[in-house]
Amino acid sequence: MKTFDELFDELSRKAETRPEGSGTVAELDSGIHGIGKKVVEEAAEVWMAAEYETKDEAAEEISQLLYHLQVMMIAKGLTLQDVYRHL
Ligand SMILES: N=c1c2ncn([C@@H]3O[C@H](COP(=O)(O)OP(=O)(O)OP(=O)(O)O)[C@@H](O)[C@H]3O)c2ncn1[C@@H]1O[C@H](COP(=O)(O)O)[C@@H](O)[C@H]1O
Repeated sequence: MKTFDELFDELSRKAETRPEGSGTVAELDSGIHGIGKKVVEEAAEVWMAAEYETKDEAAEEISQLLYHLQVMMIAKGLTLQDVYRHL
């Protein structure tokens, strides 16, 4: 189990070191357009899971949306602080 901040640190390192086989690197390489499609797709899955599935399935979809949002932040050059200051 990891926190939001810990995942962001891990993904930032992957973006820098670009290890072989990383899904994050592949997603970053798809660009803002490709990442945006994943964000929208996962957001819809969160909605559907919350409407029709169990709490655990909804939680899993939410975790995936948070992951894709973090990839978008990294692609756009945003830090956690850049986002937190708007909360
Ligand atoms: N937390 C996640 C995570 N959440 C979601 N995803 C990606 O989002 C996809 C989920 O999308 P879908 O619901 O569409 O599922 P799917 O249809 O099976 O997947 P696709 O065919 O769309 O790839 C997964 O297949 C992963 O590619 C994640 N990929 C990676 N992580 C974590 O990110 C870290 C770095 O991962 P790598 O870059 O792969 O090393 C590790 O800690 C991972 O656990």
